[in-house]
Amino acid sequence: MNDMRAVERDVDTNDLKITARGVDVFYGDTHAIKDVDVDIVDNTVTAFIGPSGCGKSTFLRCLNRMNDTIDVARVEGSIMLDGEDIYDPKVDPVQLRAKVGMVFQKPNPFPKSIYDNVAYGPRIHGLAKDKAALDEIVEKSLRRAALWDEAKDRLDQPGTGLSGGQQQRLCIARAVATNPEVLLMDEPCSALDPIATAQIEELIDELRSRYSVVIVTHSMQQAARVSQKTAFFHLGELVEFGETGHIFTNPSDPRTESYITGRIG
Ligand SMILES: Nc1ncnc2c1ncn2[C@@H]1O[C@H](COP(=O)(O)OP(=O)(O)OP(=O)(O)O)[C@@H](O)[C@H]1O
Repeated sequence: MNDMRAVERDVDTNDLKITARGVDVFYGDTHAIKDVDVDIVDNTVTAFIGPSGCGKSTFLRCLNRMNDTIDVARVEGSIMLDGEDIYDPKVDPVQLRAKVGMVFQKPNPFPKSIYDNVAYGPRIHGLAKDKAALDEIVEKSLRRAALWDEAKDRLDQPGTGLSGGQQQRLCIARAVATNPEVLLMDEPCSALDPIATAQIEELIDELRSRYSVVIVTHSMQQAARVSQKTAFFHLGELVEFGETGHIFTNPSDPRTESYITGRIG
């Protein structure tokens, strides 16, 4: 494994948030992830890059047990969040997903008001003792997602009535409303125009002051712009993992170099 040390430029802390060791994922007979080790550092944006079908989304979904929802998927190996095994049978996946939130490719607000989209998680997890406390969480979450100014006068209107970029920020607000430790983002800008993409990228940079962010992206420019650490996957293997500047300017593995120079992918 290349450079697993978390002592890189632009990384504010060396605190490990997630430690994955020897992770394999199978979909029936398909071996989608092969013996992957990764350390995800706190307050850092980690980008997963690689050609289509290399396993980026599969590995991302391991980090909050979203693969549990796929019947044929089987995950082996160890994934620890703050030193606790997230695959321990005692762990409730619903609680885990409040701590490890997820934002998907296509903005997917619930068919509810903007307020209720953000209040949903805090309500089911009992995070607010009364309406005033819930109002406060909703406002704080919308502010953290850089949506408050645009949404504050229409909180009772449907989330689905927002623009695509606003909907994606609403989904980010919904994810941060449960006080997560980690935010997983699976190609969060792929359905957005360049302006909305730039807003989300700026937001990702702000979010890393509070959360550990892991983003799957097809855009190497985006990975270079938003991340401090980059993991390059190829055919289910983690080929190279290290400081983003290093991966893009001086990759150690010829497969990484071929991908970033456009020869594979
Ligand atoms: N639900 C599923 N059932 C069966 N096989 C799956 C499933 N999801 C993914 N796979 C297979 O697992 C492998 C990895 O897929 P995955 O979607 O993780 O790759 P990816 O790198 O995220 O691809 P892309 O960039 O195209 O989204 C592929 O061979 C894919 O066909």
